[in-house]
Amino acid sequence: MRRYEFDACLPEGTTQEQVYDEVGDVVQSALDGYKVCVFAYGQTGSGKTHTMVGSDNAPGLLPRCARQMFAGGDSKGNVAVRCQILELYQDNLVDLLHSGSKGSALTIRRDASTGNVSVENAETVTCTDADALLDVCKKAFSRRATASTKMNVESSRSHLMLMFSTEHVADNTGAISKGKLTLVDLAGSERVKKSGAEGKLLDEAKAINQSLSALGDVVSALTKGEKHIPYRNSRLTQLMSDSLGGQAKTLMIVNVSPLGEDSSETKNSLDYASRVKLVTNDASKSIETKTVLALKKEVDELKKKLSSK
Ligand SMILES: Nc1ncnc2c1ncn2[C@@H]1O[C@H](COP(=O)(O)OP(=O)(O)OP(=O)(O)O)[C@@H](O)[C@H]1O
Repeated sequence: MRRYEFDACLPEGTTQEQVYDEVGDVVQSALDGYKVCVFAYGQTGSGKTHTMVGSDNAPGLLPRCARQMFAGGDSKGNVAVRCQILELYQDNLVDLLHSGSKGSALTIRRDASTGNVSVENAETVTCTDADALLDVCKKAFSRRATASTKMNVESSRSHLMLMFSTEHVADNTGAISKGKLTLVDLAGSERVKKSGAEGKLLDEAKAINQSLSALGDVVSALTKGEKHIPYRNSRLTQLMSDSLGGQAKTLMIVNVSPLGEDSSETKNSLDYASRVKLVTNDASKSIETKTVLALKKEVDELKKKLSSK
């Protein structure tokens, strides 16, 4: 018998609403200017997509977070959300919001002022209400199916990244909080030996294991307080680099199977989660008050004047 300690344990029969009750505070944090990430980890079929996205009958975290983002939470004001939705298959990025033929190369960049990671040349759609945002996600998911068919891949073999950069202007003060909510549905974590994968399936499994072990290495370096954190070892960790360690709030959901025959996968997932739990972040938020905004404007004008001389 092994004991694990986590912040919450949601047993069989937990409703989608109860899951959101545990997790939903992340939305307010993003609106307050924090970088927040929720990611689901676990073996294939354990319910990651059900938890993160859900269905029309049982909406998961995505639709609930989307509604809450525009409901304003405790702090009323105007909210705009810039969305990028990507799939990572064998360390290749696929832009799920780009409907045309192949565009310019997708490059992962970190914004120097906000620290936000985004993907250069990926389609970015700005939404100002929940229905628009959920429509965008729906389109992305239908493209995921098409892209998957073209690449001859099942969606469960790829990581799904939903990146929402939030800009919240508070009604009373006019202060602008720039946050980010990232939802990640990771590819299934099952072991190659057990699934007996060969050929393309083996390549896929290797790529998944590589990216998940790169994620584990980043977590391990963070927990040991190492100077060098190997974010650049995989695109997955590059994309999640603004959410792991540093100033972000990160929430991991581990989906596990109750079946006895899956016990070794369950143990692996729980061991992995125990390592992740050791990471301590030092969350900080990004708010630009009216004064800061006015000063920034003044600096920009002075810079312009200087360069025109
Ligand atoms: N708590 C639950 N209640 C009802 N149905 C569930 C629940 N969890 C998962 N399911 C169902 O089980 C099936 C597998 O779940 P899901 O696709 O979410 O797994 P997954 O972990 O995302 O798998 P993969 O890694 O292959 O993408 C789906 O049909 C899903 O609707």
